[in-house]
Amino acid sequence: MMTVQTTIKVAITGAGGKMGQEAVRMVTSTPHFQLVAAIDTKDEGKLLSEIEGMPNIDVPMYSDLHKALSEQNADVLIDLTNPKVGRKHMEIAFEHGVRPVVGTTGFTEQDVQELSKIAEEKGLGAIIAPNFAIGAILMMKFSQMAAKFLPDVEIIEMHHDKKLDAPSGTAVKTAQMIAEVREPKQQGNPEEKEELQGAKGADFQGMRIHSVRLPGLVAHQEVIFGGVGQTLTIRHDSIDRTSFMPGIRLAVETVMKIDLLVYGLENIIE
Ligand SMILES: NC(=O)C1=CN([C@@H]2O[C@H](COP(=O)(O)OP(=O)(O)OC[C@H]3O[C@@H](n4cnc5c(N)ncnc54)[C@H](OP(=O)(O)O)[C@@H]3O)[C@@H](O)[C@H]2O)C=CC1
Ligand SMILES: O=C(O)C1=N[C@H](C(=O)O)C[C@H](O)C1
Repeated sequence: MMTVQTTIKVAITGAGGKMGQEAVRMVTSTPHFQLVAAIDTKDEGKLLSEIEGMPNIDVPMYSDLHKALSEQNADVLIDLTNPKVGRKHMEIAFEHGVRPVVGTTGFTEQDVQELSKIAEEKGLGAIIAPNFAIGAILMMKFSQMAAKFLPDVEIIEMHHDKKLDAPSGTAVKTAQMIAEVREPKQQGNPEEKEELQGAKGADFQGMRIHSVRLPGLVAHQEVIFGGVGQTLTIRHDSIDRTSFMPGIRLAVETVMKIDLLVYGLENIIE
């Protein structure tokens, strides 16, 4: 028997940004998704068909998320904006009974806890994933495996120079996943003095995180483990933002079937 897939109506915040434009292309080229609203700081009142580089469809652009969700009947909100507004957008989505799928980074553990509570109270699915690329998820999972045996580890994340948050959401998530299995320990020589402030990077439970920002980069991370007489390096490179789209598509499909907040794509791919 043939199964008929129900259409999922999607709104996107940050639709005019680097990730948002890619997400608009992904949503509009997925047969069982329908883009109903695009929200950004620019192009209020225009149709996507009137904006250069956007698909030739008559979907309205909004700058006010409340207005967009009141006027258009969305099932899911994909948020790809910035750390200052991402949380507010989730709260607005919940108010309208819309399920958020959030790639925006910079959420604190407290944000995730508080938003989980709202999702639970409302009985609405929600997904926050600091990285939607399957290769990055594998990098994090492999790093978690390695940390059981090699607890001395440093993370070097490298991104384009327009990024607004450091360290990256992926680096923080990697450190959190490693911390779940690693014996807490302070690494390096306790006598070492930082002669130039910041030289040793950020400290996450004794693990160091270094953020590199350069033009030409997209999104890259190395997790380096050190043991007696050996090192192990696990590296992932997103060389194009299309790498994140299959993960976002899966999250949009999954969020319709759950009634709680899931933090991390690794929790829905298996
Ligand atoms: N989870 C993942 O796999 C990935 C996550 N990211 C994250 O996604 C986010 C977006 O990244 P990227 O596309 O590179 O960033 P961009 O700066 O290119 O895009 C962000 C867009 O959001 C818009 N925006 C800002 N405030 C609002 C608002 N209040 N309402 C609607 N739109 C708004 C911006 O407009 P304006 O320019 O006017 O501010 C901009 O167009 C970042 O947090 C990044 O870390 C990125 C890649 C992958
Ligand atoms: O800003 C980006 O570009 C990216 N942000 C995410 C992060 O902070 O980890 C995901 C990916 O690394 C790209």
